This record gives sequence, C-alpha cells and structure tokens, in this order.
Amino acid sequence: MTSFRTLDMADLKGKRVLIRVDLNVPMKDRIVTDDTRIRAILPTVREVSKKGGKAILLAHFGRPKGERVPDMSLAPVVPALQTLLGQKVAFANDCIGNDAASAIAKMSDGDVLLLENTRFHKGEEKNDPIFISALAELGDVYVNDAFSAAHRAHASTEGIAHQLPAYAGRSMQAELEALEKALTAPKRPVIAIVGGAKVSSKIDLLENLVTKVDALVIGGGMANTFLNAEGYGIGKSLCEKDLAETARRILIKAQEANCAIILPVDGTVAYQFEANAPNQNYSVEAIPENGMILDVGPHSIERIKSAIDDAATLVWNGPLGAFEMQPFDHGTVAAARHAAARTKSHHLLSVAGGGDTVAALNAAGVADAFSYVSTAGGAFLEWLEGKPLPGVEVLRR
Ligand SMILES: Nc1ncnc2c1ncn2[C@@H]1O[C@H](COP(=O)(O)OP(=O)(O)O)[C@@H](O)[C@H]1O
Ligand SMILES: O=C(OP(=O)(O)O)[C@H](O)COP(=O)(O)O
Repeated sequence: MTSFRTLDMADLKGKRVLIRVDLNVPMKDRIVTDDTRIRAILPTVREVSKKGGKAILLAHFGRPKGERVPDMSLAPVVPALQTLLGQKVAFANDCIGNDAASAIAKMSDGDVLLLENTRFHKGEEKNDPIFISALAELGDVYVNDAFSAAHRAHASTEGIAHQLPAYAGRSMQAELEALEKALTAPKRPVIAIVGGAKVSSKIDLLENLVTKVDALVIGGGMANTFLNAEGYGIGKSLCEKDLAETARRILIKAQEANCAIILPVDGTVAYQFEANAPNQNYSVEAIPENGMILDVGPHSIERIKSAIDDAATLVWNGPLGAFEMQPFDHGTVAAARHAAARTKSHHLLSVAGGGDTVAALNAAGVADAFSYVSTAGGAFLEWLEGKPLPGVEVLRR
C-alpha cells in the first residue's frame, strides 16, 4: 500500500475530517439487517476520533437519482452505527449547506457526525464542481474508506479528493492489500459467480471478466436477462430486456475466450414477490407466463456445485436468487455452503463480495469459512478486471 497516501501521513488533530464511507447496507423496516459495512469502517472512524479529528461521515444509500427520497435517508443507520462504535453519532439532514455546516460547528474534537445521503443531490453522481466545492468547504482533510464505492467517479468518492488533502482509510487499505494478495495471480481454473439485481450496472463488466476467468456462473436477475436474450420465455421475472444484445455479445466473447458459461437450466417460480409465496420448479423451457423466477432450481444448483468442484479459485458477487425471502434463498445458501466446504476440504480460494452477497453468506452462516470476504461487489469485480477505480486512483501519491 505504499503507493497510496494513508492515515499514517495525515495530520488529523483539530481537523474537520470528511470520511467517505459505504453505508449502503441491507435494511428492512428501517432496521439494518447486515452490519458488515458498518463494522468495516469502525477502525478508521475510531482512529480519526482518537487522534482528535472531527469525524464527518459522507455516504450514499440506494439510488435516489438526485431526489430527496425519504425511504433512502441514512437516518435509520445511526442507531446501528452508534451501538457498534460505542459513541454518540450526530446526524445532519443534508450533506451540504446550512444544515451540515451548523452540525459541524457544534462538534468538538473526537466527535462523530453522519451527513444525509449524498445522492439526494444530482451533483453527486455528476461529479459536479459546484457540489464538490460545497462538500469540500465542510472539511480540512478527506479520507476515503469506501472501497465498495470506489468504482464510481462521484463527487464524494473522486471529485473532492482533488480539492482537499486526501488519504485512504484503513478499510480501503485492507481491502486493496487483501485482494492484491489473494487474486493478483489466482490459481486456475478460476470460476466467477455473478448474480443479483444490478443488471445494467454490472453486465458490461462481464464482457471483460469472461476473458479473465475459466467459467462464469450467471444467476439471479442477471441470469434472467441472459435467458431472455437466448430466446427463453421468462414470464414476469426481473429482467432488463433492452440488454439482450449486450448479453448475446458477452456469450460470443465468452466462447472466443474459452470461458464456459453456466446459465440456470431450471428456476423456482412464484407469482408474488414475497416470502413463502407458493412456488414450483420449472425447466427454463417452460416458465409460466405470469410467473417470476425467484431462485435457481435444483438441477441448476447441482451444476453450480459441480462447477465449484472444478475450480481452484472462486470469485462471487450477487445472490443467485431473492435470498431475503425464504424459500428463495435456497440456491444461494446451497452454493455458499458448498463453496465453504470446498474451501476447507480442497483449499479452494474463495473470495466473495457485495452488500447483499455478504448478507447472504452471513445468513447462511458461512462468511467466516470463505478465504476472503470483501465489502465490495461491483468495485471488486472491476478491480478484478484490472480496471482503474477512480476512487482509488485519486489517492495515489
Ligand atoms: N431472481 C431474482 N429476482 C429478483 N431479485 C433477485 C433475484 N436474484 C437476486 N435478486 C436480488 O438481488 C439483490 C442483490 O443484488 P446486488 O445488489 O447486485 O448484489 P450485491 O449487493 O451483493 O452486489 C438482492 O436484493 C436479491 O433479492
Ligand atoms: O452496494 C454497493 O455496491 P454492490 O451492490 O456492488 O456491493 C455500493 O454501495 C455501490 O452502490 P451503487 O452500485 O449504487 O453505486
């Protein structure tokens, strides 16, 4: 990590320290359901506070697209953050302007303050200079501890680092060191599992990923998009139909690169998107018109397990189904337990990441059995592709 400016080099005492963290945590009914990302930032927040800095946390939640969406407020994260930190955390209703400035003016050295969702402002995702200046004037020093958002060239992850002395936080530092150690020259065959719901923001990176791995398992909403592109009827499943051409291009690229693509051959189908909804398994050739594929089916699970058996290294982002709702966690849990067992019995190097993926591994009780668990999903996959991450590049010395 010597090529990055780290907290060791920062003068923090008495300074207003803007710390970009990732608090995009799984939440249900305004309660945090997986606190992995909160735990990850504790060392940095504690260090800044202990060294006499004012720890001012900047973060996003969800994708409110520049609007003030009440359901995407960061306020419900405060109780969990406070408990884990063991210290009071103040909250400001905005991340710029008077609300933020007056909350900061009230801080003593060592205090911690969380500012409201940066994505409530359009300037955040646009990396807009006026918004960047409004953020930068609130601090003296900038620390980025959000590796999982470092693939975004946003105001709070990239732009601001040009305006203030900028440093990598401890979690950012640890993630980069761990990934470099585990995956710089991975043992082959390498298998990637990509699932989840963020199809449009992750599909493009598959085009490069298929040239780096020997096999790619596609699950979740991503699989539906590929099945649709292949001409299968997928009923009312989560799918981005306008990405059919992109999906077909990736399949051709995979063939050229000799990367095996493992798509589901069956799915668990329900008619309501809710826990315990009546459901049945169908072959992908016979998905009912009104149904939604909410999980990979039993034959697909067996294929995925056998693909894991063939691998020396596994990288995984994105659940294979809507795992938050039982029984649609079945495929994700089965694959996670299998990978955990292979890690123990056959020294499989297993690396998984992503807010929901980690929550799924925790729910399956196997996160500790993986070789490494990253807080990052998309950022981790982009790092794996060898793509420069804007939030990391800007911290280089
Ligand atoms: N078949 C599916 N239908 C609907 N939602 C799905 C399906 N498979 C996975 N998901 C959803 O994908 C979400 C996680 O996706 P994503 O954000 O891409 O993962 P991560 O946070 O791990 O990077 C979960 O909320 C899960 O319910
Ligand atoms: O949850 C996140 O990424 P992930 O789903 O890839 O793990 C990060 O907070 C980035 O969020 P974004 O994909 O809305 O930019």
